[in-house]
Amino acid sequence: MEANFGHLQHLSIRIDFGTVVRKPSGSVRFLQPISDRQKLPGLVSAFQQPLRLSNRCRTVSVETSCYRENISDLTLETEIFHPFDKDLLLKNKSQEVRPLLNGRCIYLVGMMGSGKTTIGKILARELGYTFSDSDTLVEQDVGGTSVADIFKLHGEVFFRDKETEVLKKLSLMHGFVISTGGGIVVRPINWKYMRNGISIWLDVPLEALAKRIAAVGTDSRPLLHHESGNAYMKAFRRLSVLLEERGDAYANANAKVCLGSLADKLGLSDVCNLTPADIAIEALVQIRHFLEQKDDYATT
Ligand SMILES: Nc1ncnc2c1ncn2[C@@H]1O[C@H](COP(=O)(O)OP(=O)(O)O)[C@@H](O)[C@H]1O
Ligand SMILES: O=C(O)C1=C[C@@H](OP(=O)(O)O)[C@@H](O)[C@H](O)C1
Repeated sequence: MEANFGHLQHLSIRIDFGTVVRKPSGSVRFLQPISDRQKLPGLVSAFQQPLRLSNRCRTVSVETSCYRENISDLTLETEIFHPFDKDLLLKNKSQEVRPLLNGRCIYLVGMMGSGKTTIGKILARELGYTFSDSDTLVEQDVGGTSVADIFKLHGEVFFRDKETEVLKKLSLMHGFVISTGGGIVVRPINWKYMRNGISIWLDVPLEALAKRIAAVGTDSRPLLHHESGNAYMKAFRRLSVLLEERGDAYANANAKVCLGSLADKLGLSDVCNLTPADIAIEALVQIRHFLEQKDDYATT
């Protein structure tokens, strides 16, 4: 679709270029009057004036060309990614999000291998939350029996019932980041419990999922056991079927981190180059956007 660019806005902002090693990129977010706050993907090009550095910052003029009517009290907010300041960015983003959460739990949903545990632990650490894993809680409920053995001894329906029981208990908690089992999205009742918190979907391409699972093996994932072929193909085939069966269930989440889009935004050619910190930062950004829109909605 042909972009409809209107008048140019010349804005001055301060960006710390001390550590940026590549052309800054990001997206421009115009804080409109409450009723119309949205992220506006615009053409952002930062012209670094050859100015003297002072306390590691350099004032630049940023030219955006995007069409907006009656831009009034325009506040420019950019998300410039500082490759070496990821820890700082993580801290900044978690400090922004924490008060908005107001103790609500965060539920990570996504296919097996999407990074729910890995990213969940980072989010819990940064937010000062407790990390929990629904699979682990199910195993504890069944006397320490592994998920694989629960499937073998009691069957999947028994496992799903236990999963819902665990989620019901978690829905009464505060201050938890929960890595959920990949199939939790299938039962509508589970969404009822997760609605007490914020759910975020880690949307990872199948190829990357299969690669990750092939690297760690499928022993702990009983739904991937019954396939022939090498580890990658076995995982890829089974994950494809599961994703097909689950259809749009994951899209019920309140927020989403699409690794493909994130890689594009960061100028990376492959999602495998995204670090857990990159993904955790984006998760915090998306959670914040959801909460701000939700609060706007609540106050309009
Ligand atoms: N961003 C990432 N880049 C590379 N490997 C990852 C990334 N996130 C997770 N992994 C790896 O993928 C595998 C599955 O991650 P995990 O967090 O256990 O996923 P889940 O809890 O969704 O099943 C683990 O071996 C983990 O180290
Ligand atoms: O996708 C699924 O149905 C499952 C995913 C697993 O959790 P992970 O997503 O942590 O692998 C575990 O709950 C069980 O093997 C079923």
